[in-house]
Formats: sequence, structure tokens, C-alpha cells
Amino acid sequence: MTSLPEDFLKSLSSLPGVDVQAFLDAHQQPAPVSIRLHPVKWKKWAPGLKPDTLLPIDSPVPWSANGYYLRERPSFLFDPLFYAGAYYVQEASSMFVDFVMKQWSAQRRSTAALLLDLCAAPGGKSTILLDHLQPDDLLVNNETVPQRGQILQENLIRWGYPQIVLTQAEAHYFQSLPMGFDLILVDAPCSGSGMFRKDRQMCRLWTPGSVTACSKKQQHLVTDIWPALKPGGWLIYSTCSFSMEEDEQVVDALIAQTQAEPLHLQIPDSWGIVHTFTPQHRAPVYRFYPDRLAGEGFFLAVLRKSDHQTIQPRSAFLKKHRIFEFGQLKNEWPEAYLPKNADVSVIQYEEKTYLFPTAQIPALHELARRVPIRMAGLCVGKFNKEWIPDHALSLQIGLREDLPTLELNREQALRYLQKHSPDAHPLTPGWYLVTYHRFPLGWIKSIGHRINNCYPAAWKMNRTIPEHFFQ
Ligand SMILES: C[S@@+](CC[C@H](N)C(=O)[O-])C[C@H]1O[C@@H](n2cnc3c(N)ncnc32)[C@H](O)[C@@H]1O
Repeated sequence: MTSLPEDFLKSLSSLPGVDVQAFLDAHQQPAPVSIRLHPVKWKKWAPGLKPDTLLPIDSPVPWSANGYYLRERPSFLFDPLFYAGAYYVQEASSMFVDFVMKQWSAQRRSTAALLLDLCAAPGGKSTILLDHLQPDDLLVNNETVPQRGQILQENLIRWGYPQIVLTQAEAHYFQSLPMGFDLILVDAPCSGSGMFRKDRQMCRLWTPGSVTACSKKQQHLVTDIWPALKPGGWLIYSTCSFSMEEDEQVVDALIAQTQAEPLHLQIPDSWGIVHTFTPQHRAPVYRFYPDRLAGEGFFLAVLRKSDHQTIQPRSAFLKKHRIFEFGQLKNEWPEAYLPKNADVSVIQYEEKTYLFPTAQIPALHELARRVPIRMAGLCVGKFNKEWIPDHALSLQIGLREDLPTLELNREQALRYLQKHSPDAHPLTPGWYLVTYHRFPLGWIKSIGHRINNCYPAAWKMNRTIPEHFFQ
């Protein structure tokens, strides 16, 4: 039995569109399990393979092109496909961002769009935004908590798109950028009531005080980031809280301060999403209740900056040297691994070489003087007489399909992820891609009599693999 916090129960009947008894009943049911498949990797590496031959797929998530409910919860941590970035384990309601991105893509005007995920870790919604990018677009993924930034980095490397920058900055840092963002997602830190069913810990942590504190922080986040939005740009605001203080009231406060234009989304009634309005400005907003649909608690609103508003970059102390130093564009292209592609350029920092969208190099120059950057682009490796491939290159969506490969079964793949060297017949010296059901997992290097496992030590799977995985 999940018992919900008493103060939360008192506020329950005042929530828009809630059916209190059905809501409480739903909290005694298990949360559905869902994943989002990688749209590029399945087509590229396993074009003839049906995902349901490898995963217990049940039915599609109605509002997401690649989202599926599963019949049961597999041991994701012991599934090599998870490490290959073949899918992302994601709660179904939050996949609604996929639907919103489809609407944004249909009306976008910029050819090289700049997007910001302000509160990005662990990266679930960043992977949704990435699935909607054109080759010349760039997604800036921001996270202020360093340890969470590390997880974000790993998840984005696994997803394999080069159009990324990872930053670690408070929202106001972005106000001095001259170019502005075409789309900003603020998936705000919140009191987490929407996760009560999925994560019982949230019931213990929730207090009325946490709602008030989160509401204050959320209002700061949206008002601080609003100036960085281009005229005509969209701001998607979302939380996994049911409390109006964190949802409707934040939207109303932003509209009062900025004349933001709320956007209406056309959604079928059959999806079970509650379409309601904010009390003050009557802005359309979308609520997800676990008794009305197969998903957890979620709230979302979309606000547009009017075309008449201008972007006035706040003056900032610009660093004479870039905060983030990256080198000149390199001529060396890792042709042995990636077909040459004019959409992507090769930049260098800290001895390593990264792929980065060519059209966004000027934006990277601007960012680098204002915002602390953790990573820009996807690492391909080091050029030292020959290419020494980086782990991130093996997970890249653009990787060549004709590379020397060693295909592993599940037991061998799990042992590879634990950094054991594969037992294989002697291989001709050189680099090999290690695959599982053809999905790349990483590199090995044969030096003739021995095979070196090049999976990153920091990513090593340390858990003991239960015996039944090997039967
Ligand atoms: C709800 S989570 C984001 C989940 C993420 N969008 C996803 O889909 O995987 C909110 C994140 O905001 C981060 N955060 C907290 N304070 C922040 C701030 N001032 N600016 C940006 N992010 C912040 C938290 O550390 C947390 O990782």
C-alpha cells in the first residue's frame, strides 16, 4: 500500500480535473514500465529486427513515436542493448515532450536552430529533443549539479548525436548570448508528487514547505531564462508535481511578467490527458493523472515569445579568452570510421578531437566566452599518426557500417561491459567494434596474441551478474 503524505491528501481535491477516489486507487497499482527506442540506431544496425524479439514490448505510448509500454520490467542493468543506447528507460507521461516537439518542428523557421534543455540531467528529455534535430541544429544541455552532469554526459554519449554541448551554469548566464534560443525546455526541479507511485521515497521527502520552495525556484528559473528566448521561440515548461503552486501559478507568474503567449495543443480526448486552464490568465495547460492514462503525474505548458518582442542580450563581463578553450578546426577526418560529412566539423580540445555541427561553430564561440562548458560535440578520439578511436565514437549514429567487428552473445557482452577481454580466436592486429545483435557496444584492440578491452574504466559494470543470465 502506498500511503500518500497527509498534507498532500488535504490538497488533493483542489487539483484541476482530479477524480480523488480514482487517483487514490491508481496509487495502489504498480507503475507501468516504458521505454523509448532510438529511432536511428534500430534502423541502422538492426533494420530487419523487430524490437519485440529482444524486449517484452506490449503496446505503443499514444503520444510518442518511439515509446512503448513493456509487459514486465526486464533487468535493464543486465541488458547490453541498454548500454548500446538502443533505448532509453523513460516514464510514459514525460514522453509527451515528443508530441510537443513534433508540433514545434512543423512550424520551425530557422534552418540552424539552437535549443536549450535548462535542467537536463539525467537526460531523458534531452534524448527526445535530439531525436527532432536537423543536422545543422544544436542542443545545449545544462545541469548545475556536477554529479548529475556526469550521468547526463554518459546518457548523451550513448544516444550518439554530435549536435550537443554540455554546460553547467545558472539560467542568467544565458541572458548575455547575442543569438537567443529557438526552443527552451525547463523541466524544473520539483517536489516530485507525480512520482509518488513509482518512487515511494518521494512520499517521505514531500512536505508543503518543499512545494513552496520549489515554486519560488521554478519562478526564478523561467523568468531568468525567458530573455534568452528568440522572438517566435517556444518555452516548454514541465514538472512531475501535481501542485498548482509549481504548475499553473508558475505559468501565470511568467505571463504576468513577460506577456508570454500560451499555446494550445490539439490532443485527442482518448489519450486521457486533462486539458485545463491557469486561474489568472486562462492559459491552456496539460495535466497527467495516473488514473486517467498509463503514466505517472506530469504537467506541461508551452509558451511562445511574441514576434514583436526583441532579444536584448544583457551585458556581461566577457572573458577575453574563452572559458572553454577549443582549437582550430582540424583537417584530419577519421575517414576510416566515419564517412566524410560537410554538416559536421572536427574541433579539438584537451588533446582529443570532437565532431561538432559546422553551422553551429559561431554559436560555440559565443557560448565559450560566457558559459562554463563541460563538453562540446562527440569525441571521435585522438589523432596520433593513426586514429585512436574514443568510446563515444563507437556509439555515434554516423559510424561506418563496414568496420571490422566482433559480434558477442549476451554472456560475452556482459563480460565485455565488466572489462573482461573477450575469448576470441586470434584476430589480425587492429581495432574492432564489439557488437551485440549488431548494436555497437565499444572497442577492442587486437595486438595479435592478446585482445585489449577498451571499454572505459569509468563506465565499467561493477555489479555481479546473476547466474540465471548465463543459462
Ligand atoms: C526534473 S529534473 C530534470 C530531468 C530531465 N529533464 C530528464 O528528463 O531526464 C531537474 C534537474 O534540474 C537540476 N537543477 C537544479 N537546480 C537547477 C538550476 N538552478 N538550473 C538548472 N538545473 C537545475 C536538478 O539537478 C535536476 O537534475
